[in-house]
Amino acid sequence: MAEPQIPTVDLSPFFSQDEDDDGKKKAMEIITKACSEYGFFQIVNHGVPVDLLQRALQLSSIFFDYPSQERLKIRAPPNAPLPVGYNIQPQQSPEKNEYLWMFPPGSSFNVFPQNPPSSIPVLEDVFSKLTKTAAVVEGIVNQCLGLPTNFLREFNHDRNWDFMVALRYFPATESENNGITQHEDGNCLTLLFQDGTGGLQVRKDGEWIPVIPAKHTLVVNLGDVIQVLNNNKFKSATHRVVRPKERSRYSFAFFHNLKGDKWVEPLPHFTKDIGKPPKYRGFRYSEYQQLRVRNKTHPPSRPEDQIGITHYEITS
Ligand SMILES: O=C(O)CCC(=O)C(=O)O
Ligand SMILES: [Fe+2]
Repeated sequence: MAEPQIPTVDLSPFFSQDEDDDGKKKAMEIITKACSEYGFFQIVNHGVPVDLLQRALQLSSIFFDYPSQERLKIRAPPNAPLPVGYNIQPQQSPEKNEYLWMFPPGSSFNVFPQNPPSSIPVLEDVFSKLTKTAAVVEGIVNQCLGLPTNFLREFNHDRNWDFMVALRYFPATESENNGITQHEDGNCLTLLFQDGTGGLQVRKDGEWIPVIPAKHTLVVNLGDVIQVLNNNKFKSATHRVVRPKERSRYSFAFFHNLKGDKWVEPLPHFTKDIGKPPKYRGFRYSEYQQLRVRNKTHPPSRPEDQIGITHYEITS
């Protein structure tokens, strides 16, 4: 039997000038099924030029090869709300990666590698293009959920809190291969692109399914905010990275996020209006985000002690 694969969706009907209602309908059917079953899908013809994505991966591999004292100079200013700039996982962490974290272009908190000189414009261009694609995907998810037109766009209108992370995973050793421990993303939705190494896996029905790298695709996964709003109709899927041997792996994750002051709770559309009890208590997003950042900056020694969305689950 063929290995299960994450569904792939052609988004060209959403980017083209021509009306293609059939194409849109077909894409939305695949996305609705993928979001209910996997919480993950891949998109092609997504509006971000493939050579730009490749260029960003190339630049990040150059940057992560800088001598470590150079990399360590790229640190967040003390008042930054998140650890932007370069970070490496603490020695005791089960996660074996290093990363460069950035806010939207123009943010005063951003700190970038100065070399190669094209790094800043390329990273900013990738950020801007992924921001646009994420808005299109959010609009599609909004429709797939049957929410009023533009509901998610209006709920999540402030783009200043999005962030992007360039990651490098070290090659696996004989004794361990964890890259990122299994987790769900805490935000609204994530767009991801990866080099050809492989290692990203999604949990479905108790099995780990590999997300096979493909140059033209962006991987999309929904985060906890969407899962809470729709009371578990669409999933925030569990995923992890297993490091391959002998080579580093490079990827970029773009987090379409939410402003910290937003209150997040299951919407009446998925609870009261259809006679279903809420599965989560409401929370201020900033509180959850702080708990999540602590997972990263002060990882607990037992991965199961990481804070996730079950923290707010109503268990009766
Ligand atoms: O690097 C990847 O493929 C996954 C990254 C990820 O899951 C994350 O940063 O939340
Ligand atoms: Fe993730």
